[in-house]
Amino acid sequence: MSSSPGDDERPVPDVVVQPDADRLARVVAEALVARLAAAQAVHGAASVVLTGGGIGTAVLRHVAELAAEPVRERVDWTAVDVWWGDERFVPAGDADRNERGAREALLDAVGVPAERVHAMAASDAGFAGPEEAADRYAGELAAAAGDGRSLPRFDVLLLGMGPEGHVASIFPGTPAVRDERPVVAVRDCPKPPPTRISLGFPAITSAEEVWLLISGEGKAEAVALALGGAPREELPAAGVHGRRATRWLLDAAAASRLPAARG
Ligand SMILES: O=C(O)[C@H](O)[C@@H](O)[C@H](O)[C@H](O)COP(=O)(O)O
Repeated sequence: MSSSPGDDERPVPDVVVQPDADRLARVVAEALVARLAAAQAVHGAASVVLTGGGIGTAVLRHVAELAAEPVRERVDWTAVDVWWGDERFVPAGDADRNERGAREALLDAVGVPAERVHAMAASDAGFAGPEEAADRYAGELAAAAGDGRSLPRFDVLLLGMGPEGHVASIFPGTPAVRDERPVVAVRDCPKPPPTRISLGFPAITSAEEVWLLISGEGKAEAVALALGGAPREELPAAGVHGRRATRWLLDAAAASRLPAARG
């Protein structure tokens, strides 16, 4: 990974490769349950930042399955705060909302209390625009953090990655890659829908653990470039890390262009 001023403390990324996307989603679901249960054992509550995308949503479906069976680690879903890494600024209930996918895949089934589900605002929620909605989300994060801090503890922050290396709604070469606010409004997004809200780098890298969930040959080049130290302006995934751990959770196709030692 590249290092830049202030980045010296970033943990060495951990690269885990599973044979295929389904196995990857199952293994990540088991790891997520274990991590949230461990966080609850220490802190009494846990927090997770969700992502949209195919793998991210498949993980949530597997977590819902695990919640329905007796497993070693149990998560008390009434004591989990749920945040989002990004959201499409479209009306509530729109099929494009990451919130909707997460509710259908997991949240409705396990019964996370409404006050712990911190969805980013929908476009019909009464805000003047995504800028105002982003500021509101920053305010919600600060309120949860307390003590004058701007961000609460995130135990695990999940991210998908696009084939060009975008994470959350931080796309290569866009203003969001240089924005140092915890939450940013995104307009003219290269991938539709064009208007979004996203956590910025300072919020993402504040997480205890950042897990990148990546499958498919189409992501292989970006994975290799990011782990090879590409600049974050060109490949935003290269700029993300957790405080304590950064896990690149890949299927074999996504890992196919990494040097052999990593695979
Ligand atoms: O920005 C979006 O519109 C996408 O939803 C995106 O952020 C997605 O999470 C990644 O592209 C990974 O998606 P997959 O897991 O489906 O590959």
